[in-house]
Amino acid sequence: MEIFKYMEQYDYEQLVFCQDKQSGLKAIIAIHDTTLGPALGGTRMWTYASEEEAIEDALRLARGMTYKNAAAGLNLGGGKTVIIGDPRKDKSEELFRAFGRYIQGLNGRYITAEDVGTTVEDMDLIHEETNYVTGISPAFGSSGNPSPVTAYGVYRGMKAAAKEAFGSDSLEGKVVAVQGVGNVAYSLCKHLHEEGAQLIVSDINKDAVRRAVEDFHAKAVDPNDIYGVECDIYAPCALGATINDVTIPQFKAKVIAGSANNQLRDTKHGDMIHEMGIVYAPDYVINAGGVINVADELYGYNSERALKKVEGIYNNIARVIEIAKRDNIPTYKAADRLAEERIERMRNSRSQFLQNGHHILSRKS
Ligand SMILES: NC(=O)c1ccc[n+]([C@@H]2O[C@H](COP(=O)([O-])OP(=O)(O)OC[C@H]3O[C@@H](n4cnc5c(N)ncnc54)[C@H](O)[C@@H]3O)[C@@H](O)[C@H]2O)c1
Ligand SMILES: CC(C)C[C@H](N)C(=O)O
Repeated sequence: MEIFKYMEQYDYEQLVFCQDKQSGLKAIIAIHDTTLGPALGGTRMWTYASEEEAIEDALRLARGMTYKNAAAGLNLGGGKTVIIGDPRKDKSEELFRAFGRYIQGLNGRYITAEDVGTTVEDMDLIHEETNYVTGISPAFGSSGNPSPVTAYGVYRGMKAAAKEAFGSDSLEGKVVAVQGVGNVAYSLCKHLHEEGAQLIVSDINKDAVRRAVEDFHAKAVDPNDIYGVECDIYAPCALGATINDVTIPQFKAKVIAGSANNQLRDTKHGDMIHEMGIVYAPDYVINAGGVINVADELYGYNSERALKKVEGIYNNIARVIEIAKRDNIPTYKAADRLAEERIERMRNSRSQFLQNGHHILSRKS
């Protein structure tokens, strides 16, 4: 991989390699764009097959956070970390504290939080070394686990997409096929069940499936069968790239709305589902609830204020659909336009000043 060439292509600002022999830490912090503010994005811990795969994941996810934060109206740029390791075996206090010191060394250019493979407890350890971490325990006056809030945002965004597809935002009686019933999707299923939706679920983890079947009367299907089930809405809530050449011909759903990051394998797949008339709620717009929630900590966390902002994901998805219809483009392009235009507006309006003079954390009461 030609790292500088890749960084130049998507205009990345910085890539930081962190190595600590004592704790075994091997981490990569990618900072994509800080036009809107410090880069906020989670830390993923994963067993990558190669260092190149880890670098690519960090870069790709960091850029996604730039778009997510911009489209959500946050004054934050985009970044992400990957820690190379098995979250079931390789975690330790030393490792997360060493990582915390690296974050501190960036002096606020990057702020972290949870992502796949990391938890509130891990954030608390990082917090021992730096204040540039969010999603820490409510005991510190913070917001804790972002997953239920992400789920609430996905639920709100799904309703907005349903309004476009079915003429009503009620999900009562709608059949929703949920792929992956982990942290976010379990809470999403709860909202859907309470509204009277019928659930079809799949997960490679049998216990997760059993819990959804028992708690929400969901019907379980084999992981490979979820794409082709008869349903109104497909909710991808596991890993990315599940909208691809193989799955698209199987889709029966009229709406795609789920929490997974990077749902389209390639942009051409966004074009394909658009041509099929499927209403696609762009991933980084609908799944912004978690980051909106943790970002509120930077102002002194207030859950009521944060939830109100997360509720706004309904309007954000409606706005993206409106732009898509107005400009006759797929929704994924409309979302990119929304994010890029905001970043450009801010870049231009700031260019007259050397810097805006204060860090976002200074507003914390
Ligand atoms: N947690 C958040 O606040 C948040 C915020 C934004 C985006 N996301 C994204 O949402 C997705 C889910 O996040 P999470 O925190 O719930 O993760 P999680 O690990 O708790 O849940 C993911 C679930 O998907 C299952 N899974 C994996 N591969 C599968 C497959 N092929 N078929 C079916 N199930 C499969 C796993 O067994 C697991 O139960 C991820 O893509 C994550 O990046 C999460
Ligand atoms: C900051 C975190 C809550 C970010 C979350 N992992 C996401 O992908 O949006």
